Amino acid sequence: MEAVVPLRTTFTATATAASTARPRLSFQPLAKNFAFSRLIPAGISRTDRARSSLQCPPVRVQQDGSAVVSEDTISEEDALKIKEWEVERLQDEIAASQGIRIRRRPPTGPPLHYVGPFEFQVENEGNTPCNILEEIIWYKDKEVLQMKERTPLSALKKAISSAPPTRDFLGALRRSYSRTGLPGLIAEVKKASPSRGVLREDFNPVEIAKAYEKGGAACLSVLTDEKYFQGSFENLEAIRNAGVECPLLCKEFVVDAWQIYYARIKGADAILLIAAVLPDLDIMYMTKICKLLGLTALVEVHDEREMDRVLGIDGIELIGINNRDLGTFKVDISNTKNLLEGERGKRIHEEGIIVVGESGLFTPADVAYVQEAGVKAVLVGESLVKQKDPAKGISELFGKDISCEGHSI
Ligand SMILES: O=P(O)(O)OC[C@@H](O)[C@@H](O)c1c[nH]c2ccccc12
Repeated sequence: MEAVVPLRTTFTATATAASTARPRLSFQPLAKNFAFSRLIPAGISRTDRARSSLQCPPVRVQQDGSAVVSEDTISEEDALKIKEWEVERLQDEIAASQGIRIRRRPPTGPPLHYVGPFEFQVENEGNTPCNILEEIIWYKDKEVLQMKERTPLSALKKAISSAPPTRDFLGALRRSYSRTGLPGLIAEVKKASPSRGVLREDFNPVEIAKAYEKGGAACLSVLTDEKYFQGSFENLEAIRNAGVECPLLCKEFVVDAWQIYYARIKGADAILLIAAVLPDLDIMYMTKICKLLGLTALVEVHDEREMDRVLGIDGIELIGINNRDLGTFKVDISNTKNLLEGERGKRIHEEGIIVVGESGLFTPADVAYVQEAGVKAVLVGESLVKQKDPAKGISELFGKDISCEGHSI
């Protein structure tokens, strides 16, 4: 039996039997009346294997652009894979409508399949990441999937019930600002980055964290991404267990709420959420989870559109403006100023949102510039971590000693 399924296809090239051209097929959501759900056994969960080995069922493309699928020959497993693939494409479409260019996963479509006299192939160029951020996200997605298999959410929730309380990240920034009159410092424990390579060979995360605290940092940021930043959750845990008092930001590429629970277990007091990666609904949902777990969410934006999206979400308390474009690595500290000008700045001020100026800050003039623009905190990595004595680096960055023992306070 054959069912006609409006798996509509869009052709960017016209294929003829003799043609070797490969038209692009863009599959649209399946019709409601085609009940794949009845083919999908309850309890089947998404697996990495299922995602990466998509096989197309026999599809015959008709002249009007619809496709004919032989229902009998679709296995339950294939049906599930197709459904998952469709859901992922739909999620990408929603994200794209919010201006998000980063796709959560490679759009590996149903691959080559013989469809009668014509042969079509889903174009594969889309399966190459469009920039470094997308590459990181695709890798992260797989990494998290494996981590979740090792430690399911239920285990994390259980561990959280006996975890020590979190520290007040926002409070520490506010206190520091009123103590020094300067933006509260979030000093970053960062060994390397894709744009700058290794920043410090003799990298001892606990020693660096202690030096930052001694130098007057209000909070610390700890990179936990291993592949691209040479960070780790072990570093975060070690710093927390070494008696450092500063609240800790888990600097991670969050794509799944599971990571928030994991960060909490590993000693985080705050976590980064990147608006260039997460659609509005994810940000809403994840900030709620953060609140539930006692974590502060630092929501990072890079341009006006991201800022406006984030300002439209209720309950945002801390926004980071990244001066570095994570896609191109271009750094421009005037980005902080531009995003805080006019109505946006007014609204942020009225709503009592704290803004963090992030990346590319090296001198007292840089700090003064972003403070003038309206930030109450700064996030600094490279210029501090590269210093032989990171505590001294802090005094040099601010142009004065901001430590609690400092004379100028
Ligand atoms: O080393 P810098 O230029 O001082 O930047 C620190 C911090 O802002 C940067 O590491 C950062 C900002 N947002 C991120 C998101 C992911 C990874 C890293 C980042």
